[in-house]
Amino acid sequence: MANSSTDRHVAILVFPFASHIGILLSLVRRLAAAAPDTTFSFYNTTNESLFSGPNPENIKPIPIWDGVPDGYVFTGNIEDTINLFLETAEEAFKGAMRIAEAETGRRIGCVMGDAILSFACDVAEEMGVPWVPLWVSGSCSLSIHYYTDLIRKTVGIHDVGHENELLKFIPGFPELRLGDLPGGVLFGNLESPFSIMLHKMGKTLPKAAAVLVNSFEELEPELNKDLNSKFRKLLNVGPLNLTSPPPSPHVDKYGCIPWLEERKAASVAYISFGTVAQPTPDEVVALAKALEASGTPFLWSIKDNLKEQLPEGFLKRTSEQGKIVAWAPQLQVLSHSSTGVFITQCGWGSMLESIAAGIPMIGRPVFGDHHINGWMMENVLKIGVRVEGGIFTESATMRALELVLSRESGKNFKEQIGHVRELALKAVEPKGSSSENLKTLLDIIVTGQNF
Ligand SMILES: COc1cc(-c2[o+]c3cc(O)cc([O-])c3cc2O[C@@H]2O[C@H](CO)[C@H](O)[C@H](O)[C@H]2O)ccc1O
Ligand SMILES: O=c1ccn([C@@H]2O[C@H](COP(=O)(O)OP(=O)(O)O)[C@@H](O)[C@H]2O)c(=O)[nH]1
Repeated sequence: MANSSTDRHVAILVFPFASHIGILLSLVRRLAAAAPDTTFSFYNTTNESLFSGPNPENIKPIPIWDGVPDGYVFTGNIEDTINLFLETAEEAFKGAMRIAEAETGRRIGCVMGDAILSFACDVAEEMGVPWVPLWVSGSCSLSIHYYTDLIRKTVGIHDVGHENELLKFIPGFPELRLGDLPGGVLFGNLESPFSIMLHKMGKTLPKAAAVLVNSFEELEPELNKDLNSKFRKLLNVGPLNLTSPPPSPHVDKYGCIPWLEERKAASVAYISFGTVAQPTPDEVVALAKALEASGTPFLWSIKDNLKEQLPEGFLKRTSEQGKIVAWAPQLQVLSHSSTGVFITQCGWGSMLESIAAGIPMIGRPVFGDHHINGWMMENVLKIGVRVEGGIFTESATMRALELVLSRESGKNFKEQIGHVRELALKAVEPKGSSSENLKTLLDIIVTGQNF
């Protein structure tokens, strides 16, 4: 028997890595504000920084074990840490959910969370409640995970040598290189807990009451039309950086905005690779040389360990041309009038932020969904280019900077991303597609209707 709408309790299962946490919390903040009588228990391995700022009182942080045994020596490979987490996650979440029900006195009436945690479907079924997963990336990568078995059966599983073959039988993908598929589908370690979890997710999604996507319907219409016919309900509720912006803008610890104020309009290359991905040391050198040789003003968010890889004397020679920081207020930087291009690893969150700001991209995909995101950016949306050859070299990077910042092509990219930006802004207006989908979502999780 579901709880009444006045004492509803929704469990939020977090995949506690990279920007997945913040994206899910931004959606939950939006839902909690719209449903103040509903409790949202938020299960995460650590909540300190996330809950330091203002949060609705009906979001209850619940700690769970990260799966790392005492004395474990970290390998430095985040996927190893992810696999440790995934191996114990189901039991950890189940135990924490029982505690949350006891502490709140409310039975859980809906299980939401990161779609990667596909075991949540079984947990929800055991509890007799709906499962509502959120895919933090776009419908492009989601579709590939849904069709993984068909792709493997049709193409065969390969290690290397087939990257340039074209996939032509998935709806919404006219011509996709096998090499642009997300890791763990045909290439990479298919037997890792992470890859197995993504594969299971693709097969389990049709059992969800609704599948949420951090995108907007108008961005990937063909893909959404196909997935809508495969899932009970597909709800694009993003871009979450627009429908559910962070409660307070990032602090500009390193003075990025005052530095941008001194630059010419649309002249600066902003560079960031997200919170996990890193270019190789050779690519850091090549990118630095291209920036210096081209004279492009740059704002570069780079982890300290990589800063040491910069060419000898680069920082001194470019002290008037560029600024290097360990962290940038990315939303504010992309929205600044001096920013002209975003050099990115093609993380979905960053791409959506670039679209919302109307800034063309130069992509250098690194892992996971980056390749298919970059393919979308360059070939479907036409709002930027990927660096030729897939890795930064001085010459390829200079050509990409020329293409986007100075030629007629640069004006075309700017105009095109302006159109896509308008679609995003329209989707999050009160009667926009994402706003309407958020209302449907509230019906499902709060009143237990509409599914
Ligand atoms: C969101 O769509 C994805 C993501 C990934 C994916 O996600 C991911 C998230 C993290 O917070 C840390 C990661 O390391 C990570 C990795 C990842 O893809 C895997 O990357 C591995 C290399 O680190 C390897 O390439 C593996 O085969 C990938 O699955 C994956 C697929 C998506 O659609
Ligand atoms: O200097 C930085 C670098 C990254 N980000 C934020 O970190 C997130 C990175 O997400 P992305 O999708 O690029 O990749 P991930 O970190 O999940 O791999 C985005 O929201 C960025 O706005 C930021 O605010 N400042």
